[in-house]
Amino acid sequence: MQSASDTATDLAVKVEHLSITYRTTIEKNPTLKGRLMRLGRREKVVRTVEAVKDVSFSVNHGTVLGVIGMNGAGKSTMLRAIAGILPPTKGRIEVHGKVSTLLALGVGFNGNLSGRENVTLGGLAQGWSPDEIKARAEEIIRFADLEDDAIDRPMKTYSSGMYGRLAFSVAVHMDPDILLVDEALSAGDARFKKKATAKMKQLCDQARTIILVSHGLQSIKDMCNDCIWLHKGRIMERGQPSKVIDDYMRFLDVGEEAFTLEDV
Ligand SMILES: Nc1ncnc2c1ncn2[C@@H]1O[C@H](COP(=O)(O)OP(=O)(O)OP(=O)(O)O)[C@@H](O)[C@H]1O
Repeated sequence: MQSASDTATDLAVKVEHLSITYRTTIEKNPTLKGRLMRLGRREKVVRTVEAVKDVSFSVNHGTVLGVIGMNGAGKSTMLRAIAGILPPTKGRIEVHGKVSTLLALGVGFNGNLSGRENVTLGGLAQGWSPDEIKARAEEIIRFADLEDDAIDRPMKTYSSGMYGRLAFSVAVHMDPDILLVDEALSAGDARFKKKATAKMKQLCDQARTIILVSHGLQSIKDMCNDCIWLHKGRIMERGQPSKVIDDYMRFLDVGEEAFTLEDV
């Protein structure tokens, strides 16, 4: 999907032969009987999962790339690797620009601190000056539009929607060149989703790059100008969102065996 006009300066993200394997140690026979029979010794086996297999693609600035695929396809794993949270087992990732992430898991908020305190900490981590923090925190808080005095309550008292709204607001106000979003809008209500979509459109009008992992196929159609369908860790198809989504839905309807990629 690289066009002839691609230049190094256009390039936002380049993923080359990326593979990610998880290794987890599990107990061989976790039942009480099994354990007693081995007199308390716990035999461990190592289970490996190849979550992403030899994936290569690149994305230019100004692209809104949707990533779709079934549960367990490797979408979140790939996004976490691009965010620099997971090291590649094989391959390499180039990222050109300032990245801001909005991930379903592992958003760096401290539940014992209030929303306002978390926003301030986020600003400090970004290296903002106290004046900048003051001005931007107001903007972030206004955008999140939490009820009443919620912003001054510990975040552990937030509903998942409130948490998601503040996380989204922080991520988009970090002035990212590249915004990585993983299902983060699923918790927000319809009104906030509309506002968040408008904000993401605004970022992409400023030639920022967005990679959006979602099961919300309509949102991908509405927002993205490029799409990757991952299946069992591999890229099944890449191209126009409407075409990729149609093929993916056909695949879901007919099942893996009956599906042919001839016309993909
Ligand atoms: N921390 C982990 N340790 C071991 N295996 C993992 C871990 N995280 C994910 N996996 C496995 O890697 C594979 C890909 O998972 P991943 O979360 O990337 O899929 P996904 O496409 O984002 O799925 P979903 O749509 O359900 O969010 C799955 O088989 C999953 O069980």
